Amino acid sequence: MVSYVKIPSHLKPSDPQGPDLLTQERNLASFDVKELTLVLYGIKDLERYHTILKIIENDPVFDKSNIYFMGRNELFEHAIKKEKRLVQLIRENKWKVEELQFAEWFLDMPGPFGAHRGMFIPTLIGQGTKEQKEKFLVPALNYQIIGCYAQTELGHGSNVKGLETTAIYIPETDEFEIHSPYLTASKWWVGGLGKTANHAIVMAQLISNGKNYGPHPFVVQIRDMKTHLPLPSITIGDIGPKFGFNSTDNGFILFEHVRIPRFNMLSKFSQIKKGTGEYINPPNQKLSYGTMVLVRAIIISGVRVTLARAATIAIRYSAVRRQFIDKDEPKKLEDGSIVETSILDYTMQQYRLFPVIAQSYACFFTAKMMVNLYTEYTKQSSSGDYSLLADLHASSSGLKSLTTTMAVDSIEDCRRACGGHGYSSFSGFVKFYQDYLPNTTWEGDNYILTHQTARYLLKTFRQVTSHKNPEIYASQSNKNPTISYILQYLNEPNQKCTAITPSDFNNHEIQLRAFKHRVAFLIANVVDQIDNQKKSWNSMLVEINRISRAHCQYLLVQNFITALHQPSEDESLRMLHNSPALKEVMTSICNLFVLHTMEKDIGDFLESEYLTTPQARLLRIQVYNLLKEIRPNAVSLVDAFLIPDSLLCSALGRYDGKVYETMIDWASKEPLNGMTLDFNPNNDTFIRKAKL
Ligand SMILES: CC(C)(COP(=O)(O)OP(=O)(O)OC[C@H]1O[C@@H](n2cnc3c(N)ncnc32)[C@H](O)[C@@H]1OP(=O)(O)O)[C@@H](O)C(=O)NCCC(=O)NCCSC(=O)CCCC(=O)O
Ligand SMILES: Cc1cc2nc3c(=O)[nH]c(=O)nc-3n(C[C@H](O)[C@H](O)[C@H](O)COP(=O)(O)OP(=O)(O)OC[C@H]3O[C@@H](n4cnc5c(N)ncnc54)[C@H](O)[C@@H]3O)c2cc1C
Repeated sequence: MVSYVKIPSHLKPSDPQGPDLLTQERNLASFDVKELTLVLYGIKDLERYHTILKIIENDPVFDKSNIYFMGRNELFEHAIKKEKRLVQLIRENKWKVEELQFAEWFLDMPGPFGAHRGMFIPTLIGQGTKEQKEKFLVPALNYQIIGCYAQTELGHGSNVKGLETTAIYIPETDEFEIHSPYLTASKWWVGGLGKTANHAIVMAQLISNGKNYGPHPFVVQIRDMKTHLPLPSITIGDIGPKFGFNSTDNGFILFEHVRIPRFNMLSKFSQIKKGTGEYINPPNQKLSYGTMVLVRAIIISGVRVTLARAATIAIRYSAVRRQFIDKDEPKKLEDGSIVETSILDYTMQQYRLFPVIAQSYACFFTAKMMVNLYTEYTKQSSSGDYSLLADLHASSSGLKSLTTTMAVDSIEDCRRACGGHGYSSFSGFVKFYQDYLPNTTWEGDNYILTHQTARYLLKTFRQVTSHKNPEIYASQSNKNPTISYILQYLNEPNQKCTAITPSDFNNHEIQLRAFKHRVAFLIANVVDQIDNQKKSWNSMLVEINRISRAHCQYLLVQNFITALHQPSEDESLRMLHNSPALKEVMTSICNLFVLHTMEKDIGDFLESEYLTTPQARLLRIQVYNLLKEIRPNAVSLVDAFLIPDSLLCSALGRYDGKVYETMIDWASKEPLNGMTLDFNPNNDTFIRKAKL
């Protein structure tokens, strides 16, 4: 890239230790960073990581050096080129899902084929019959057709049952007629639809013989395969500029009595019979929502790397950045000279940033649990057993809500912790934040999703308490955490915390009891208000959100503690258990996650009377103790995430700590620096290319 500004060559480094600061930090680590990286990735995935990264970093199409200077059209064009090159690489290298996941992560750009891979293909796999897979899935996997997932409408997104697009069965021709009766029925927000896709999965109200059977998925060809123009009676467009995600063509589409064959209704679960239009019920009414459950589980798995990325930038920058001389504990160099304090040494900075590291590790263990639960569900459902669906739906909804909210809050906390430079695109936070943000809204708005989790919790509570002998559920409590804490609460509703010193709060049994007691107490309270005091659902929505949050925080805590203690067949966990140094640092991180989470919601724990006010004070002291304990390992803990510089795309978070050199180098490439501004008060203002 061209530099428009020549940087003077006389400049000496103002901080002689500058570049070595991160090396000094790395020397403080109490554990082997490579060992922890291996725990996080596993041997096979780490090999894949390096293979794929090399390919991506060496390919000029994926070069990101110009990314912060691109406008919408340029971004979109760049994204299309990347997508096409990615498809070539998939073909050349025969990449499978495992490799593709790394490639997409390193590419770091929401692209027009994202929904094809992320929604269209999974829906065909999950909801198509064998014949439908042959017809649509095979060409989709070969990128001969490009699809999108058109569910949300201008007027309805969350309320899926309220969608207005209709699919009416026409027995005479054995077709469906897809129609948008109102403006508000226009599909809207659909990724890849605006310019790219030639097929769509359209969620529409299935109507046969005058009866509405609710939203079902239909495959509709939307553009001509040769001209790429919209097919007759179909209107398509891009929805315009957005908060972020501008490299993707989110689109709208309207249908005017468009006919498709009956074959195109995805019919693995429910069907319409030829001629009679008879509806064959699915084994479970909610199976047509299956894609959302899968994608929510995938989103939860992605949170850990999002948090890791934010923490990496902020922690490395905080180690390099110095402000003020600490009057009480001035920082002395070996030669006795006094230097400004690294901002990472300020306790407030630690309090803001170390919990983000801890959240990322916590999400790592819960992502493993989510994958296991989803795999178990897939296994059982393939033989017709859908009993795990309610559990899976409840935990995937609540955890998607909690963890993505946590992620966006933490990206912003990390950005602000970088001061003024955090506001520059060169920080690596701006585009990252903009592109991540929709995760709190899509696949279910984060507030609405908590209703789903809460419904399940209330139902389970009522089931257990209404039984004459609640202990009948004891045999299920090993497998079902909700039943387990409800039973514990019913047996001992007045449990008290036994901590008498700050370090007592490191006791995992005390921690678990605190979270179990709090959530069961909150659920009991909501059940009482709805069932006995006859409060309406709407009047309880704040409490509804609170119980989902409390339940999912408990899941994060429980999964972290279990991972540290319970013997496991899992390769990563075995490596963790076999290394005392790793176990020690992970225990500190787990304690920080648990106690910081408690401290933030201390009101709930006091209200449930598990804690007393003096104990709340002890807990806070223990949080401060943990910050001190973690401080020497902070940089190494983020190094272990192994987020490559090419992905961070950050002047502040680089591995080598050359923050200031990169800031001015990138600024010199700002195209505005290549323009001159001529201002004549009697005329217009002109901008033209500078004569360099
Ligand atoms: C909010 C709800 C869950 C409400 O559903 P509802 O049927 O009206 O609700 P209800 O009466 O409260 O529940 C009825 C019942 O259905 C269950 N249920 C609801 N959803 C599911 C599911 N996915 N799996 C399994 N079960 C589900 C509920 O738990 C209820 O069960 P219950 O009656 O209590 O036994 C739903 O409509 C919904 O999921 N809305 C969010 C819409 C959404 O996620 N859209 C995604 C569009 S695609 C997208 O955003 C792409 C992003 C791009 C990308 O990822 O790349
Ligand atoms: C970048 C991006 C990409 C997307 N890609 C796709 C795509 O590819 N395909 C697709 O189909 N969709 C897509 N979507 C749409 C997305 O799934 C929806 O926007 C999302 O499901 C939220 O629905 P909504 O917009 O209708 O929000 P609304 O439901 O209108 O929510 C607005 C507010 O009202 C509140 N609210 C609504 N109902 C209730 C209630 N009953 N109780 C309490 N509060 C309530 C919500 O909490 C929220 O705060 C995308 C969205 C974005 C931003």
